[in-house]
Formats: sequence, structure tokens, C-alpha cells
Amino acid sequence: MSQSTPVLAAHGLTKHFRAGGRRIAGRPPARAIHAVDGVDLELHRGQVLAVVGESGSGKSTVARLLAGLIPITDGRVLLDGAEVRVRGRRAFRAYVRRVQMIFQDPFASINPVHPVRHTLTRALRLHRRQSTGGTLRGAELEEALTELLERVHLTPAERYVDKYPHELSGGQRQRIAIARALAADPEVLLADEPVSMLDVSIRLGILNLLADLRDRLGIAVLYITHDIASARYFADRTTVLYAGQVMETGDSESVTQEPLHPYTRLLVASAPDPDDLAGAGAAAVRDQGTGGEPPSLVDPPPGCRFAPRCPYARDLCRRETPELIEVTPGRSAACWGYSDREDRPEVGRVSTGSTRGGEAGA
Ligand SMILES: Nc1ncnc2c1ncn2[C@@H]1O[C@H](COP(=O)(O)OP(=O)(O)OP(=O)(O)O)[C@@H](O)[C@H]1O
Repeated sequence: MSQSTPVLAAHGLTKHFRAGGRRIAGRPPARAIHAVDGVDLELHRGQVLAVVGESGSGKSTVARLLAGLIPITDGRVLLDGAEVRVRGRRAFRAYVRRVQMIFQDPFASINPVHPVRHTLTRALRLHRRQSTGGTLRGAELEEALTELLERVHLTPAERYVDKYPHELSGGQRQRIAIARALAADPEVLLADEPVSMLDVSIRLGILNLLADLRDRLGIAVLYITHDIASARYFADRTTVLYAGQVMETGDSESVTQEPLHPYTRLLVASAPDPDDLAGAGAAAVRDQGTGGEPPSLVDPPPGCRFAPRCPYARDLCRRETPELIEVTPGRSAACWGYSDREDRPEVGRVSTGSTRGGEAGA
């Protein structure tokens, strides 16, 4: 892992939504939905970080917080090491120029009444004005449009530039959404489930495009997904989220092939991957069973949030919340099984091959 300053980092990122609507004077305060609680993550130049988790685990909220779209309840976001304070329109625009978001649904995120030319020209002009104060026109504008379309592999550019969104496929629309984000010349792309609404046959093409942008432009990519198999394929590092908290983090290959946290094993075991993602995890889930539902995020109980579903959980797990424990360099799990507590659970020994250093629950 790069030792350089991350281009974007979050420390203790927390978002509590008010449950049950607006506060009414004279009534007790509304309870909070703990959507994201104390999440740390780092995005490095030229790397993809996957944030993986089930529905409701807080993935989109993390992306929206990092994009500055919703206010943070607690914690800090650092851009190039400097704390971000996105207050006011100007500060928000300056931030968004460097940190762009790509949404799940390319049908909803692109205005259907305008052709591609309009969508991209608007984005180019907006960001050009902010960075140089100048306006793009004529041949210079055409050149910038062609370059953007070529970057997202929509070539020849003239075939696409005057098309309307309804004349494009889902994959082509997502490429336009990515081109629009690139118009800002960003350092970070926050991609919230960028392929989950697309036909399976074209998903790989979009992921390959994002990987290409990472490699050629050195962009840092946050890849939000519920599909841990795609994280293995596409992301350099993977962070696993459960009920708003980080359960495990590390290089994608080890997280998906030799998962440490019982929750990651469950995710891996239920991943529909023909490439036999971590047979060990699947066996553990099959043998011991981990049915059940994620906990309520309204006033969640103390202890590990996965404990009610965890086949290894002991009293300690239900009582105290485990911190992330570094099990091997660059790999951490928020599981008491990796602590040196005497009352720790036995989470099973995991063969981690050459990356192995610690002893799981031994
Ligand atoms: N604006 C909001 N107001 C209240 N609760 C919210 C709001 N946005 C999200 N939540 C709640 O926060 C929790 C996390 O939601 P989030 O959308 O971040 O999860 P997710 O992992 O992205 O799920 P999915 O994969 O289904 O999109 C959920 O319980 C959700 O209901």
C-alpha cells in the first residue's frame, strides 16, 4: 500500500439520520438512525478502494458524505491532508471539481431533454470557468468534447456527440455520466454501484473503463458495491461495511480469498462467483449457519453489530464493540477473535498463505 498522503481520507466518519421525521417542540428528541458510525478509509491516487456490504449497510451514505452532498454528523474528511469544510456554494463547487460522483442510475442522472453535446459542454464550461476563468468555444470546445468521449471509449466521437440519452444504451449513458465527471479533471471518482443497474454483459466494460482511468490518469476511485466478487476483480483494496461500521479491510485478494471477519466470510460464501471465492468461508457458513437480519440501526445495542448473526459470538462480543485490529500488515478486522483477550471467541484459523502473519482466534 502506498505510504503517500491519501488524496481523500475519512476519519471517524459518522452519519446519524433522525428517525421518525422532524423534531417537534415539547416532545422528546427523535431517535437516530446510526447509518454510518466511525468509519475510517483512505483513497490513494491510482488505486481503487471497494466498499462492500449488504443493502442498508451505509455504503451510499459514505459516498454521499464524501461527496459533500449531506452534512457529516461527526468525524473528519481530509482532501490531500487538509480538512474539508464544504460550507457555501463556492466551497462546494471547488470541492466537487476535485471529487466527482458517479451514480447508480445513468437513466436518472443524465437530463433526457438534452443531447450529449449539451451535457458535456455544460460540465466543461462550468469547471473551466472555475479553474481558469475562461470560456471554451469553437474548435477548442470541439476538441475537448472529442477528447472526453474518447476517454470513455465512445469513438468515433461524432457518432455520439449529438445523440439524446434515449438513443443510447445503459452502458453508453453510464459512459456519458463518467465523461461528464471527467470534464472537471477530478482527482477522485466516487462511484456508487456504477454497474448494478446495467446489463450483466456490459458491466465488465464499465469496470474496465474505470480501471483504465485509474491507471492512465492516476485517479483515485471509490467503488461502492454489494458484489464482493467484483471487488476482487476490480479493486486494489476492499473495506467491508456492516450496519454502518467497518468489519474488515485489506488488499482485495486476501479479503475475498481469505476473509478474516465472520461477516466477510458470510458475504463471500453467498457471492455468486463461479471462481470459488474462499471455499473456507463458505464451509464455515454452511456448517454453522448465520441466518438472520442486520440489526436495527435505531439505537443499536452495544457490542459487535454482527454478533446476533455470528456463529462464533461470545458474551464479550455482545457486550463490547471491537476496534479494528491489525491482524497482518495492511489487514485489519473488527473482531474480538483477533484480540488477545482471554474471553475472545474462536473464529477459526484462516490460512492466509504468504500474506499471513497473525493467528485467527488461536
Ligand atoms: N435520508 C435518510 N433519512 C433517514 N434514513 C436514511 C436516509 N438515507 C439512508 N438512510 C438509512 O441509512 C441506512 C444506510 O443506508 P444506505 O443507503 O447508505 O445503505 P446502502 O448500503 O447504500 O444500501 P443499498 O445497497 O440498499 O443502497 C439505511 O438504514 C437507510 O434506511
